[in-house]
Amino acid sequence: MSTKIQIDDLEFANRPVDGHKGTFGKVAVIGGSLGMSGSITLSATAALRGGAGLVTAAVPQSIQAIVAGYEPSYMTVALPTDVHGQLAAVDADIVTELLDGKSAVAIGPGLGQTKLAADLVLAVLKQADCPVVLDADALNLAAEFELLHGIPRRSRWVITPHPGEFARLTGESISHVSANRESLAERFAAEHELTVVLKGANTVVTDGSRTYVNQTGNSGMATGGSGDILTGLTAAVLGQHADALEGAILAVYVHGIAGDLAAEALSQRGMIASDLLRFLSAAWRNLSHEPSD
Ligand SMILES: NC(=O)C1=CN([C@@H]2O[C@H](COP(=O)(O)OP(=O)(O)OC[C@H]3O[C@@H](n4cnc5c(N)ncnc54)[C@H](OP(=O)(O)O)[C@@H]3O)[C@@H](O)[C@H]2O)[C@@H](O)CC1
Ligand SMILES: Nc1ncnc2c1ncn2[C@@H]1O[C@H](COP(=O)(O)OP(=O)(O)O)[C@@H](O)[C@H]1O
Ligand SMILES: [Mg+2]
Repeated sequence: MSTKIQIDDLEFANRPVDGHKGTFGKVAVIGGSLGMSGSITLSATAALRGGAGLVTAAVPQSIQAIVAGYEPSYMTVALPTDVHGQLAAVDADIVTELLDGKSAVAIGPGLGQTKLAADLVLAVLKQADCPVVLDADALNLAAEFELLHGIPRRSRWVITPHPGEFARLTGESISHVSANRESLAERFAAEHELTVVLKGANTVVTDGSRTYVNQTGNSGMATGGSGDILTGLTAAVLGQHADALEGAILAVYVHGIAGDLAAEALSQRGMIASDLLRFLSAAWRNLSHEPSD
């Protein structure tokens, strides 16, 4: 039986007045592919809007210029590609350099599901000594290649599946997942010793012993890319916050507020994922303990 957490139970530190960009975390987001450059672009921008001091998007070389062209405030690193522009084998040295000094990393949006992508996910999981957010194709690959077993430091991992991805991870049907969201998320988190963010209306966040059910957000967020934004936002918060569960809860809560503010201004029908980026600033201001931040 898990303890239920309310948002008011959590305490979130204000940003130190003398903080510099190193104080607020160096975040890497890894993913993207030809045709899915948007996913990782949204994640990287969301990491910036989540307050990270420095953000680097590591993407296949074939889409680097597209990703870099969207937003000048983050950096980009090229991952090797084959002649077709698809992800090639990524040397351990590249992963080591990418993870060096990072306070959080997110991997998966738009990454694709090749064996070489699985090798990259595994290398990141093995090498990272910072919090890791696993989403989208990183989760699909984790399901296919059983990547969530046997690697230490899993308590610093946050997985952010939607019900389809969670069904792949658990081997259950989507309808069974949808009918048993809390209990299945709690069981998976406890078994794998990590934090699960099971997305959808009333997102469940749990480490297996403590569980939060989110009340913010709306079905206007059921639009491609909304989850990619949560991925980058969660990495940014984890890069500034010690506890995986509490950081994930804050990210989910604020993401939903941004969605509610976007819906209020633009309508649920009319809003799109990139609108969430613009409303994240107002969402942070909305947190009562950060009146002037
Ligand atoms: N701009 C870009 O570049 C974008 C790129 N993207 C990238 O695309 C890649 C594929 O990711 P994806 O999520 O689109 O496909 P996939 O994993 O097959 O999931 C679909 C399955 O899950 C189910 N399902 C989902 N939610 C559910 C719910 N709440 N409740 C219940 N069921 C739910 C859904 O159900 P159905 O629709 O069949 O009812 C279906 O069965 C990935 O790399 C991602 O990062 C996207 O991020 C978009 C923007
Ligand atoms: N009806 C809803 N109510 C609240 N939030 C929702 C609703 N539908 C989707 N969302 C949120 O939108 C995001 C969708 O994530 P995901 O399915 O991974 O999208 P994508 O992969 O296209 O970015 C999740 O954070 C989810 O909780
Ligand atoms: Mg997604």
